[in-house]
Amino acid sequence: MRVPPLASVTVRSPAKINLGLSVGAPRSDGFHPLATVYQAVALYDDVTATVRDDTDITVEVVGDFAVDVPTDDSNLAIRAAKLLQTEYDVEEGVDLSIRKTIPVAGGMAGGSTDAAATLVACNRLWGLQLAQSELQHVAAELGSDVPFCLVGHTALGRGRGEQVTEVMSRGTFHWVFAIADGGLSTPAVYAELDRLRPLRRVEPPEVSPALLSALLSGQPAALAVALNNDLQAAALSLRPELAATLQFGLDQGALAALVSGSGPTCLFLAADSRQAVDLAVELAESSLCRMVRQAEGPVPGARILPAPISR
Ligand SMILES: C[C@](O)(CO)[C@H](O)COP(=O)(O)OP(=O)(O)OC[C@H]1O[C@@H](n2ccc(N)nc2=O)[C@H](O)[C@@H]1O
Ligand SMILES: Nc1ncnc2c1ncn2[C@@H]1O[C@H](COP(=O)(O)OP(=O)(O)OP(=O)(O)O)[C@@H](O)[C@H]1O
Repeated sequence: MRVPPLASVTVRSPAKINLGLSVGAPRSDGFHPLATVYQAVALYDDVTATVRDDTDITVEVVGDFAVDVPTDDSNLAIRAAKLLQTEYDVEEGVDLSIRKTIPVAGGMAGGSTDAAATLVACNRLWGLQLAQSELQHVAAELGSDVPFCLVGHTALGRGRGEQVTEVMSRGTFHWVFAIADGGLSTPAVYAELDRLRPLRRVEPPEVSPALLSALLSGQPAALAVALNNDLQAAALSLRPELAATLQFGLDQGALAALVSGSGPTCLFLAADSRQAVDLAVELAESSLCRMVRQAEGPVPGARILPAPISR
């Protein structure tokens, strides 16, 4: 069945955090094997895709972190649209507009989620009707975090992170994010981890059973003691001042404090939404970070927003 053509589609796509990130020794292709538990949180970028009457692909970026995002062919949203266009012989182009709320190079998969949003938007705009499994395949070519951003919720990531399977999680968790000035390069953080630990002693990556059972229980206190990020030491080595941010959150009563993915964003688990508000206020009043955000998780992955009702 054909879908009716649309002039424009907007897709909302979430940031991710890693509740557990176990990193093995580098593979021969340079990537590290992972056992990670992702969670999608309610901090979103919106990508609007609008039809063009030629085959060009363009991007504009607006919002909180727009100045930090490239608008040339290195933009992950452009790369996603181009890959889909090439792989499926699409003879149409697209204008992309990204409303950016997720910190750039912050360890929250902002670029990856824009790529995931673009795949969903172009799939609809160009009437490709690709199944989720086909989109997952294209997503994996774009980056290790992109397949998770398509599915969202809570999921296990294996391989280099691109092989995702859903994980059962009960209830809603309340997170606070301390967004640092400047970003950290993901390859630099992996390289720092390799520098810090003797490779012959590195165990294969493993998912923590305590983390999986904490998620099933829905208890924030159980989750707090099961959180883990093997990249944290490397991020702290590159940005030692993050240790003070983590400690400040704990001193204010956060159940747990952790570097988000490759950093430098720090995340804090609160007992409930009220404590999250209090913690966010304290962090915002400290001079320890550029910006503070609060968000719940888990939430779904990249989703088409309903079109606004025209009058
Ligand atoms: C840190 C995480 O965000 C945790 O989910 C991801 O592992 C990073 O995922 P990503 O940003 O999508 O990374 P990619 O774009 O696939 O790879 C960027 C670079 O990060 C390093 N990289 C990434 C993933 C991985 N499993 N091992 C790596 O060593 C490699 O140097 C790679 O060239
Ligand atoms: N659409 C995009 N949004 C943000 N950054 C982008 C985008 N496209 C390309 N980039 C480039 O990618 C780099 C990494 O940005 P991103 O925000 O994805 O990092 P990250 O959140 O640390 O990634 P991850 O958590 O997946 O490792 C940026 O420094 C920027 O130059």
